[in-house]
Amino acid sequence: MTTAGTGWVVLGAGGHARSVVDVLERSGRTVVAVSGDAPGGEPWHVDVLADDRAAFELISARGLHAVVAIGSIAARTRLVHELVSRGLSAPAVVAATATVSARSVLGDGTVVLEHAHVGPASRLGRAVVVNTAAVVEHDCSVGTGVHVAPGAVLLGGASVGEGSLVGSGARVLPLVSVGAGSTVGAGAVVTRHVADGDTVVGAPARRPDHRPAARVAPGAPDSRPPGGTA
Ligand SMILES: CC(=O)SCCNC(=O)CCNC(=O)[C@H](O)C(C)(C)COP(=O)(O)OP(=O)(O)OC[C@H]1O[C@@H](n2cnc3c(N)ncnc32)[C@H](O)[C@@H]1OP(=O)(O)O
Repeated sequence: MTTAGTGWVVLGAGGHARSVVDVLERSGRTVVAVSGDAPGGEPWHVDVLADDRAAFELISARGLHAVVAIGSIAARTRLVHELVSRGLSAPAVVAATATVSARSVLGDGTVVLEHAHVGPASRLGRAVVVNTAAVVEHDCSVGTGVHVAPGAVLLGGASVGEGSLVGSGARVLPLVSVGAGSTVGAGAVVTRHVADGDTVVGAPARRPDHRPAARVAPGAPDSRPPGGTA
């Protein structure tokens, strides 16, 4: 994490970007610009750069910090990797109201939004989103790009593989693992292992009726349906 008062560029200009800009400003940081297509609605109060290239140029030229605030797991992960590989600053961002254990590890480009919690001995990879009021309990493992949606809970020792979505309000029970590129539906209660690329819903969580077993290879996480956006 960095000192408040240093300028930030937010890559993304959609709904998730609005939440992340709010997090930065509420914790005293200055947002210089957002980038990308801004959907309709409330106009931005900061500069809107045309695209990611313009954002990279501004970040490099002025030595600013960057945060990627794009709902698409694949796009978010790719941009965080690119920022880091170019040696640009993309530290984890933690909201003022979030609680994050000093004995947890957050990867570059990970964001922890308002009222969320990350417990001790948990390890979160790059480009993870712990969304509003979500909980990652102690001893969890959370892979690169994972989105723990608002109000979702990973209980002690749970793990979620790279590129997965844990939908809003879902619970993953202690020590249970969710594979890579998987989707846990909103409100699900995951009681046993979820295979890579699978989708599960309900309590206890099961594959939706009539849906075949996953054929999605891990590493292709964005082949999932809408709902993974933040
Ligand atoms: C700030 C933010 O807003 S972050 C947003 C984070 N996003 C979320 O939390 C959304 C998570 N997404 C979901 O829960 C989605 O419903 C998904 C991904 C599980 C399923 O989406 P789709 O693949 O489009 O499935 P679809 O809507 O066709 O439903 C398939 C079946 O599953 C059922 N189903 C879908 N979602 C759920 C759910 N969460 N719980 C229980 N049943 C569900 C449907 O009713 C349907 O059943 P039917 O075949 O008997 O009619």
